[in-house]
Amino acid sequence: MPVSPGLTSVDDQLRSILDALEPLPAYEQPLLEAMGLPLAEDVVATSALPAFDNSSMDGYAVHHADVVTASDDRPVHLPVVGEIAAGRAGAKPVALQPGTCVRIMTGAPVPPGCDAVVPVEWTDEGTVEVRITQAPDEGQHVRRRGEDVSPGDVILEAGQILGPRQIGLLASMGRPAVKAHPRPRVVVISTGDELREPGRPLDGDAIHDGNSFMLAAAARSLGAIAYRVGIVSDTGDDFEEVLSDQLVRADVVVTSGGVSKGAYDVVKEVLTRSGGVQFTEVGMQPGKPQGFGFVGEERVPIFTLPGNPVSSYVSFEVFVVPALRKLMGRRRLQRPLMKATTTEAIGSMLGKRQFVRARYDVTRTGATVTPVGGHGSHLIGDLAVANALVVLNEDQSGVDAGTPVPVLVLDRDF
Ligand SMILES: Nc1nc2c(c(=O)[nH]1)N[C@H]1C(S)=C(S)[C@@H](COP(=O)(O)OP(=O)(O)OC[C@H]3O[C@@H](n4cnc5c(N)ncnc54)[C@H](O)[C@@H]3O)O[C@H]1N2
Ligand code: MOO
Repeated sequence: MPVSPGLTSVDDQLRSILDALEPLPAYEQPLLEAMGLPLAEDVVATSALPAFDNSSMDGYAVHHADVVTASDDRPVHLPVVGEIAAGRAGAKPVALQPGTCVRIMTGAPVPPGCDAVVPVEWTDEGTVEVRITQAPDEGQHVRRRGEDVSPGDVILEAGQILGPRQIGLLASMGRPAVKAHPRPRVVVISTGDELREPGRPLDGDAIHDGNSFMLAAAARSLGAIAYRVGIVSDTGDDFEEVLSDQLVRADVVVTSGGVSKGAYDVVKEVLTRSGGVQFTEVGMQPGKPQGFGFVGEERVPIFTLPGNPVSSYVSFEVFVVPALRKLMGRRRLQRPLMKATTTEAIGSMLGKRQFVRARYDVTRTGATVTPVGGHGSHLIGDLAVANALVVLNEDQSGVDAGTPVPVLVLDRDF
């Protein structure tokens, strides 16, 4: 069975969101700012690494032929005619004369003519004359110019995610900044007269605002910049004012609450009036009431997520995560579906895609998944215990224990 009549399928909803978005324009960003972002350029080496032949040991730069016979029984003695330390070698290298050696430190350029370095451990550490009791191989302990990277090499390709190793390479190449799509600035607004800030007392039927923290944290964990605006009342004017104030610093707005069929569903009411946002009932549980569109003169994308905490979280995972990744220039937008065997039977609603909170474990016999709590969209305690969502499709009414099922494993980069 396909999605129930009157409902939009998850796939169609996601497709129309992604089709409407383009990556944010890339620009040069300081290296550490670009951590975790995909590169928006191929990076070509402009210089060699190592930049010059240099010593990998503290020791003595020698002509290999002079020391080839050195042993404990027949040590070789050489005059020490100088010293080269890393960063102190100066611009003019002095050639090493045969029959002599130079004290050299790790990383210092080897003098022209040197074709091996004798580590100090194989010598008496002499400063005027040195006694050498072991011979290096020819070329040993000399790191050659360009043996790692040659000028013209493509060292990093567009699309590659910048992690510590790539950032280290760029810095080593002398690049202070690199072209990357910026982190989207995500403004998170929660709506509801019943909401109070954590830390504030609850009066009457008030509840604490969990969603805006959860959604801001989810945006941040994806590498976006999250601005948690906090609570806005169910009064249309308040919501309109806060939204228009916030647009200046938003690449994306995410709201929670106020989108179903109640008398005070402020988000739906205001944005239906202003236009530009499509409210849709999506064939999924949780997360049926969805809204997506553009607001303000700059046409800032807005996601209006349902207020039930689990619905909000799952909606973020299913729609906002791929969207933010597209804005950041990521190529893989959707979390991959893993396979795991369910340890329990799971029920599902025909005509809707069910996202079932579960614990994913890797055991000696393979991956398993165990549902946590029920399907209720208010069960935030169970949500926090879960680390995965089992995905049951629209044509499934449930699965038996022992069935392999597709799983979204949460909190992992992909
Ligand atoms: N007659 C109908 N009622 C409802 C339908 C429906 O189809 N017909 N859909 C239900 C579904 S499904 C969902 S999901 C919710 C979505 O409602 P809203 O997006 O309008 O959200 P609210 O009514 O504002 O709140 C729902 C629920 O969540 C709590 N909430 C809201 N914001 C927060 C927050 N920031 N932190 C913690 N908890 C929050 C709120 O107190 C409500 O309990 O509508 C169903 N109703
Ligand atoms: O879709 Mo609601 O999100 O089922 O609770």
